[in-house]
Amino acid sequence: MPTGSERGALAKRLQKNRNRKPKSPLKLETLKSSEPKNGDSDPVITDFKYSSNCLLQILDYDGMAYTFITPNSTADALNFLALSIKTKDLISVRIVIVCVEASEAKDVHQEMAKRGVSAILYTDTESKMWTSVWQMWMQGHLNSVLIVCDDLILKLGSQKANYIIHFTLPAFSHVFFQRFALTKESSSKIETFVIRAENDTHIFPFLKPTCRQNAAALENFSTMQINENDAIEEHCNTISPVEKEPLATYVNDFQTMADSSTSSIPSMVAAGVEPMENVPLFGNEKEAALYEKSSTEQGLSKYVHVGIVAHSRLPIPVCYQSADLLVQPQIKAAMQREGICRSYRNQRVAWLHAIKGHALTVVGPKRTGKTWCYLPALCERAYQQMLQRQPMNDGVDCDVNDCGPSAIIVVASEEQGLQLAEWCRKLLDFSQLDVEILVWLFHRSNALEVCSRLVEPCGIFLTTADLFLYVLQQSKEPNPIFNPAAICCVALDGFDDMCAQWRKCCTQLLHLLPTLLKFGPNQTQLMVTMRFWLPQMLNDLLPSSPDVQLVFEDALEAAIYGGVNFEFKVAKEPELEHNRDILEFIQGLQQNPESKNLKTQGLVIACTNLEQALQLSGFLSEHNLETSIYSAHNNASNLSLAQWRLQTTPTILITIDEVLPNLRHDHISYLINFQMPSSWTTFKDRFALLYGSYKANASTLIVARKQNEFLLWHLCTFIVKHELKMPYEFIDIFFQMRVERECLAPRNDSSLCSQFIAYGNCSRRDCRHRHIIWKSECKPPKHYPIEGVIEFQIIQVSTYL
Ligand SMILES: Nc1ncnc2c1ncn2[C@@H]1O[C@H](COP(=O)(O)OP(=O)(O)OP(=O)(O)O)[C@@H](O)[C@H]1O
Repeated sequence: MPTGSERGALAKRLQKNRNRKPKSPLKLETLKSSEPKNGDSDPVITDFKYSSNCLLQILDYDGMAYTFITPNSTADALNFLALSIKTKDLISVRIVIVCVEASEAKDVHQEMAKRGVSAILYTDTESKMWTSVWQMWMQGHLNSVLIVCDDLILKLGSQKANYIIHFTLPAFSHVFFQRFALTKESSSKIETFVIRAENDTHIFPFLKPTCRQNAAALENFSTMQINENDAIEEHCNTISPVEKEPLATYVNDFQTMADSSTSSIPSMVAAGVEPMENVPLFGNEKEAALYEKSSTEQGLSKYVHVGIVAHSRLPIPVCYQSADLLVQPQIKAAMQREGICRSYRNQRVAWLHAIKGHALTVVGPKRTGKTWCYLPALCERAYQQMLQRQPMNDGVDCDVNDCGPSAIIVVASEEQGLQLAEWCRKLLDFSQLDVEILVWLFHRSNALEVCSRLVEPCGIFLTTADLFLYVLQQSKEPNPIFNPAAICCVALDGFDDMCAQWRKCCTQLLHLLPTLLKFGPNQTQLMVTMRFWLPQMLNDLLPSSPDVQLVFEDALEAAIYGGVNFEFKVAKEPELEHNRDILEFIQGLQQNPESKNLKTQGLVIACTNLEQALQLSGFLSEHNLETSIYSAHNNASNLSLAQWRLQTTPTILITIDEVLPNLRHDHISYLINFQMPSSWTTFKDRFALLYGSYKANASTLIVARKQNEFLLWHLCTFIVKHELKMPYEFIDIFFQMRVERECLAPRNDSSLCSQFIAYGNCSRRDCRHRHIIWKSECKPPKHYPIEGVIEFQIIQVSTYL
């Protein structure tokens, strides 16, 4: 260990050395010099693999495991780290990330937070609290990753860490050697990870050459994956930057397109995607009728009609009945036998798009026909694929190496899977098919048997997310069970439910799928259904499908997609104060220099009934705010939104829920939910008002009251799912409601809720644990100080999401 003065000098040198070369020559001798004298052999890489755009080279040296990670970019390194950390249980393992400088540590801390990794940043060497934090962390009272810089790690050692990640390497090899030496002092086995640059071959001469082309040829868990890496690499070189960008950019792209009055080149064309490919243009009246209500502006097609909003880079054709679908007559007949004759609202826009092989994402509430949006297309395409893959009539096999499914459906539960299996069997009731039409797997105990069936070409493989991942990992040479080129469709049905149930699995799957399959036009078709719009989870998938059509049957979820800004407020008590709340809010808006005036803002207030609307209108007029009421019973009900916009004096529009379905407008920028309706569906429908206003940075204010308990819980789930900022008052109300309920019906048999233990509250609506602490549980652990002055320092504030 360095002495105190050495450490000080070292810290100063590191500070001075800000402009150093990013990676310094750390020679093999560095590692060698840390080894005991009896072992003098060179370190040898024992294993290497390619994962999440990083090459991993594993070195087992002197009883210690070292993994050298060569990422393609810093973002890849961060993604890889976050993904790896998420697979660890931070309650039982301790992970330290070491950077050279405090600023680097801070950046890594922020990046980890963005990727959902809870971490404590500690870079202040002078702080007296540091030792306590360190000890608490080592004793397992703080369950987060610890991010430190060299000064601290050298000061305190790393004896209790299980994993040490060297994120940036010091300028001086001896400092790095000191880091390694600390690792070796530990009594427990520490795994060490080193992030290094690709051109560092001279620094670590024992590492393999790492050029990206070679990476694809490296051994991986399956040969199929290797081939796909090659192919993906090739594909990546041909696709445009837009396709490679993360979903945030992709969604922005949609929004920008909607707004791009200045841009003359639609992004779709810029992206190198052939527009309208396979899609008939309006050649005749019949075809034109398919595109009714769908408008195309600057390359973005929009369909907005009765509770549905759909966006696509391709024109959006509509289809009202299954009889009009271009599928096999047997499939059509089976649909009709199932009672699927007239299309539901989402199916209207989804059916023809999906039949053409384009990607589809449907978001909507339960039992709204999301599965049937993609199922006819999936069955038709799987059927066509099976015909091509089955042994030909003369008995000659098409491809002796062919194997695995033609289409894959991943579901969230066995129950859902069995229902889907029944539908698939009915739709694909073809006697002329000579391959197994449906293979399903819902129990791990059947996995081996199912894998042996997948060795032959087959139709649809139906399974849950966890088992799909398991089966994928079984696909190894010489018996691969997936042929990426043969998989024409992948459907993730109930994607949000899957993520809630198997988050880690889904994260791994989402990283894996784009490396195995090529999604996109004329490639594997991707279909996703979900109740909540979870763009962060689809980050790896959707950008590779530029032909995707997004269909929302839930205006509230669509508002999240549209980038609407959400504000939440708890209404003041007593009730008379509610009007004043709104007045203050509007006055605040008027004073905001960024808000031009209420007319251009297009401010709408949603009330539940006419009486409330009249009362609010009267109150606001008393304070010189002009309002118009839009209601079926009001004299002014013939006021159209267009007229409202054209009024010379800016007025605020007050509406009531019953007329909301009639309201459509393109320039509403503020929707104030003054009173909450009695049903969650009615509340969500209000947001259809904003369908035309996504480009305009629309905002919404939701004023909630304690009395709306049922709605409040829905709201809470919504806030948590979308990681929106939950106002403290909300948390208090939720928790108070929960405790009141538990006092009436004590949960004596349940254990204490872990969120409650960690954060003092719980916002999970369906939490079955106990939220009232018993006296015996209040006793502090013996080692807690009980005398003298006790100082607390808040290190980090976290909320449970
Ligand atoms: N066009 C249609 N006509 C008649 N019935 C339909 C139609 N579309 C779907 N259904 C029926 O509605 C029910 C729900 O359909 P589906 O499973 O597609 O909904 P979902 O939104 O995927 O449901 P979940 O959210 O539970 O997965 C099913 O029983 C299905 O047969």
